[in-house]
Amino acid sequence: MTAPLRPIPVDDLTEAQAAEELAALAEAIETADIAYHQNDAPVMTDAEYDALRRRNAAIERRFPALKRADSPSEASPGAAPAAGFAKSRHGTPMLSLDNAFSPEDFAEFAKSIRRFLKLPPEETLRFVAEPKIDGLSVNLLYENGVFVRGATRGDGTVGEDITRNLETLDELPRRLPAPFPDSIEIRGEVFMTKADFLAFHAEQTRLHEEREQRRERGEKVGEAVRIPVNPRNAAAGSLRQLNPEVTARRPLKLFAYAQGESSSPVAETHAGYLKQLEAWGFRVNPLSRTLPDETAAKAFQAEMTAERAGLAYDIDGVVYKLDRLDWQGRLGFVGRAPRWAIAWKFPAERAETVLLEIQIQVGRTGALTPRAVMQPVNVGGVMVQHATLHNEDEIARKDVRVGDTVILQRAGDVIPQIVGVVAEKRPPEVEAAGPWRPLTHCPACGSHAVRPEGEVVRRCTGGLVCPAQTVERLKHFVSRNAMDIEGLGEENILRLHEEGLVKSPADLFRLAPHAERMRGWEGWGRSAKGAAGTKKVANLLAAIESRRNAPLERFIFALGIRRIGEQNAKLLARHYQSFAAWREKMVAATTLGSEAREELGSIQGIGPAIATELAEFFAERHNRDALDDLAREVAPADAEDFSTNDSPFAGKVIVFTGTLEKTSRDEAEAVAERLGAKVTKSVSKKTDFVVVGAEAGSKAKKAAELGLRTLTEAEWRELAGLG
Ligand SMILES: NC(=O)c1ccc[n+]([C@@H]2O[C@H](COP(=O)([O-])OP(=O)(O)OC[C@H]3O[C@@H](n4cnc5c(N)ncnc54)[C@H](O)[C@@H]3O)[C@@H](O)[C@H]2O)c1
Ligand SMILES: [Zn+2]
Repeated sequence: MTAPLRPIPVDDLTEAQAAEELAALAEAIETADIAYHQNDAPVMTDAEYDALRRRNAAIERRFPALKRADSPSEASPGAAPAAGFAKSRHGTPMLSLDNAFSPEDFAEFAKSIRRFLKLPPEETLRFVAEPKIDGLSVNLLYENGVFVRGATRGDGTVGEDITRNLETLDELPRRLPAPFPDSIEIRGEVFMTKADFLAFHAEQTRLHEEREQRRERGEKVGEAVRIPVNPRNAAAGSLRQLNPEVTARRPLKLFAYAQGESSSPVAETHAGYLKQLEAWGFRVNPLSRTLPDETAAKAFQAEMTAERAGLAYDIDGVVYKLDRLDWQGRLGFVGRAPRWAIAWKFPAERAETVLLEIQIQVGRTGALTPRAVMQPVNVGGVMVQHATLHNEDEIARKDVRVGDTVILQRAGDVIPQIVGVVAEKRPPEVEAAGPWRPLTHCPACGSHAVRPEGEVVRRCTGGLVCPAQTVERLKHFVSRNAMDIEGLGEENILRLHEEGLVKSPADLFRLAPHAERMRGWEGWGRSAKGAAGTKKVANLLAAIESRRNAPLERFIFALGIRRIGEQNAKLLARHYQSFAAWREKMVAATTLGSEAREELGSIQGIGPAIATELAEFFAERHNRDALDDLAREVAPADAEDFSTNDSPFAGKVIVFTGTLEKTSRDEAEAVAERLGAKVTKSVSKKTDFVVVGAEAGSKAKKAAELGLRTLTEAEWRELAGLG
């Protein structure tokens, strides 16, 4: 089975590749966490997410020295509370769970418990096994037996206060019958059943379609309608509502299964604690079972795997918890998870559906990638409609054709993916039509699409004339981490491109003479009724003007050369210092074996493969022309030389948190990097400085806990020489 990006096996990674990938993984995981936990809008499937985490862990195991200050394996689970909710601090942290995927993983888990507790072999380990419901965990605080506050997990330390929303749940006891501790936190999972989810999904889809139709007719439409992708997502979106009346209309259920802080102990074993929960009126999953010893886990896992499909709700595995609470206490936590519990996840799920279309997408660098569009189908609780087909070889190998019934899989490595075709279900006309044929021309510009010898990817040769590439290139050029031109979103770029004013990045800097015309466009200077209005055009031109001297590293990154991400752009800028020097050396480096080529390939972190990529870019006449054209308009600021830097931040790891008053966070981070610091997103033991702005949240707290050096904005400005 092929992975989407054909990743290099961890054992074959060079150190530079590993560092680059760890950086990319940290960013991808953080983005996914925020999308999933904070916005209830996941950007990937769980299995894809789990695969990223596993890969990150594997790379860190092989290169422990490369572990980043903001490593996802150290970061707190979840994401900070979303704006709009009051914050609620948990009495004890709400953590994640480590995963097992095989009997070997489970055996290793049990062994590690024995090692840690130094237990003799004859001592048995009793576990409580509970189905792992795919919902949203909540923390419920009872004082003197009365429900007083409820919160989401948030970042594990501070969650969102959703008391009012939780009060709408029928299954939440408002009062506990005595006896009870004066104060106790009870934890459980809020979820939606599969049937309720499907009905809710259908209803939201209908509302969405109605809204789209109204919009097409030019009628007023209200807020966007969220279509949930799975029951967990639906439960989270329903519970995390600013308006509890919306929550009240949603069919949410609750199973209780864990304890947080308690003013006095409730039980001696986890099984005893679950009994107490039932006595208090909570629903405890009836499938939960106490296993006499660790060897019983395998059979229970098999039993649940078999029962899974028939259950009323989605489960994604089984949680095994050590029964003895005194042992749990001794084992404690490591990183983001307890040592005394593990989530043994189920393997991938499969489903059949019909392939409706093979779409070809044109990427920013001209790569044509096939994508399958299928009749929507539920695969393991997720509605799936698209799958990557990776490349044309794979389509050929599996002989996938439009009209075929295909087998979809969500698995640990790549998800969702098409595993194969159900041959018996192929209609005769599909059989007669023959195998799928790759496009010979780019669907966006009609240029020839070619596949170079030895490569798997077909590319559009249209370069700068291909609209798919042009618009994508422009979007990338102006984006926040590139030239950072404000006010140039996708819509505006499309307009400028359609009107023929901007075909290349250089054209952006030649817009001033067209200001009058732009002001004539609806929404730009003129309202729908024809009245002159906003200062949009003036602001946009000013924003563009202000970036003519953007730093060289941003400029290099903005060009969108393959494999030249921010990090590599920075390395190049630091090495060559000025735009003129860089350009001259790059042109010289197009000659294989030249001194310039050797120099390029020997820059720490660049290496021969990336050198080749750069050389190919500069070998293309039209790329050089476009670059020179651009150079007539901009004068990138020289990079600074860090080797002689005596700033207190040189070589230090720095984190910014909270709102800065005098500059934007981006600007401050750029300054820190110019002073030779490494800027990371999360606080850890490796952090040297934490700059704490207004309304700083958990990071400031963590910094204090770790005893790190914190700076106010004023102190930071002073030390950075900003006055
Ligand atoms: N698709 C994405 O982009 C994305 C992003 C982030 C996280 N995720 C998914 O979220 C999960 C990781 O999140 P996580 O850190 O919460 O870990 P986890 O879901 O693997 O384990 C912890 C959670 O399990 C739940 N749980 C259910 N039944 C339980 C029981 N009986 N006892 C204890 N806990 C129980 C609780 O909500 C708890 O918070 C993974 O499944 C991951 O794939 C997906
Ligand atoms: Zn094209």
